[in-house]
Amino acid sequence: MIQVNNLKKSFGKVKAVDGVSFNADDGKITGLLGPNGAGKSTTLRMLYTAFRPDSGSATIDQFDIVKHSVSVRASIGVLTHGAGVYERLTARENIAYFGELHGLRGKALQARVDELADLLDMQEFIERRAKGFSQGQKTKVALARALVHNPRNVLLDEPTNGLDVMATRGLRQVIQRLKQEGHCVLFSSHVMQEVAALCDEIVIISGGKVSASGSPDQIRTATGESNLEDAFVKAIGSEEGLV
Ligand SMILES: Nc1ncnc2c1ncn2[C@@H]1O[C@H](COP(=O)(O)OP(=O)(O)OP(=O)(O)O)[C@@H](O)[C@H]1O
Repeated sequence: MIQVNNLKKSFGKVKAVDGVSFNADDGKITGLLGPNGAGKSTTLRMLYTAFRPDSGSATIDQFDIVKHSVSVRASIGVLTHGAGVYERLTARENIAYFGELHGLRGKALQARVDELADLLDMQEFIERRAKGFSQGQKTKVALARALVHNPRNVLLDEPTNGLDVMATRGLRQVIQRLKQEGHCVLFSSHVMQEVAALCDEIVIISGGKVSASGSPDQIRTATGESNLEDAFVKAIGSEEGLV
């Protein structure tokens, strides 16, 4: 479970995140939705302890992201924005390496890699070196790496970037399965349809602030729009993010 309370982060004069608060519960999919530059990645980066907030606080499974950063890192799996993979290693080695960092070994580790390869449809390239992988193949490796230790909380920054239709469907199934298993899933996207198709809760971010949040129904009611697309446009004040 993730609880975020009035987080702020500036870069010079740019207020990237300007007082963001929300909760992301276990067994639910929460989407951070907003246009380019809204502050989604910066929010996620603070949650996965890459950036220290200027002020405000957040906890993941009751662990404070600043005071208990080691425990936070152990309880999350992260797909970072434009995640890189080690090009000299095969897909399997990339995933197994992260598994080892999380204490997995031997047959249990290889079985977990095989399970993820099945889930994400990676059999065709699992034994290939990552050099030359397509963006979608890299994303799948990075996603499998994020999930290898079966983390309770899963943070995904623009996970469908570079994925084709089939891979996007596969990713949605993975996310739904994580939800059914009781994980807390938080992902960012600038595509409203993607968030609407998957999320129980939506946090709309614009200019570093939360402009609306709640279930799709609650957001429709709060904005006075019957259609989620219109509600989103109203909340962020532009048509960015609609496809
Ligand atoms: N390391 C940094 N140094 C300077 N400015 C930054 C840095 N990281 C983010 N910013 C700025 O903070 C603002 C929010 O950026 P952020 O990456 O959080 O947005 P985003 O919602 O994830 O956007 P996108 O959908 O384009 O990835 C932007 O104006 C961005 O230029």
